Amino acid sequence: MKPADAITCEALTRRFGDTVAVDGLDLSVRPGEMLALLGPNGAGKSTTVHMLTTMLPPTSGRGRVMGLDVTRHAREVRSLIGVVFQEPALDDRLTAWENLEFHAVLYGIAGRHRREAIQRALEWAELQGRAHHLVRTFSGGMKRRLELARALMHGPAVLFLDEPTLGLDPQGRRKLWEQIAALRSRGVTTLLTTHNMLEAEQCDRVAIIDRGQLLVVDTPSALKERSLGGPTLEDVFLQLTGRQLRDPDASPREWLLSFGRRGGEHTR
Ligand SMILES: Nc1ncnc2c1ncn2[C@@H]1O[C@H](COP(=O)(O)OP(=O)(O)OP(=O)(O)O)[C@@H](O)[C@H]1O
Repeated sequence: MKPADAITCEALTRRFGDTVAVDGLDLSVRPGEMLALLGPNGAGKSTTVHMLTTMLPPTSGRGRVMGLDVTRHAREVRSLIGVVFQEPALDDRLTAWENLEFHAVLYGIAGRHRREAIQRALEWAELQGRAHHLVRTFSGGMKRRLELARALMHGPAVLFLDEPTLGLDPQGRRKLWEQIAALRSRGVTTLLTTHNMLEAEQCDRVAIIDRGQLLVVDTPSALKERSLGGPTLEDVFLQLTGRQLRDPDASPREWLLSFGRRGGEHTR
């Protein structure tokens, strides 16, 4: 491991019975870097994120965040990271303020600092006017902005975003993406998973994985220069991972529903 890396996977592996979801993954993310993890459905992206965020123990290999082993130093790692999972994790029955307050209490942000941190988060998410409204009444985009603001409240050095713009309309996606991209100026290291090639192209580097293994990692322009299958990042992605659907059991109806949930993005 290079000590300067903010995130490292060393032969990181996770099995579920006979399924090898992540298979000896070697990957590192440099401090301040924004790295996109791309891969077809079932490639092992979420499982990788779950291991690196201490939610799931690796079967073998090692994950580190800021040099700390995610299994042996789970508590310290949690204090250093912010996470937005694929599944929404806000409490719909609480207001935006209450959701943020709960997070502040969990992270030991006390007294005057707590109030300020909540106000800053609401401002950042552009939700000041909705502070005391129930989250249940929010649009998908508002919820995602609130989740991201919450993940940033305790000043994490490293951020994990699992398909952050999933299911958002183009307006919501653009707004959230502007905020994610702006995190670079704060020096936050970000690892994000996405199926959106335009988002991936705006990251410093792109790692493409399939069947739990790393296929390639490079800058978007270097990947496109390889002209694998065509000039776009999607061409490169399809050339490396194939055109076969990865959920063959899915009926056309399920596939359409999944397509809709993903905001109608053409990803394969
Ligand atoms: N809790 C689990 N139990 C059993 N198998 C699992 C579990 N979680 C993931 N898997 C399997 O591990 C593999 C990788 O899944 P994972 O969710 O990490 O993929 P992904 O790249 O995030 O996919 P998607 O793009 O669809 O979100 C898949 O074959 C999946 O079915």
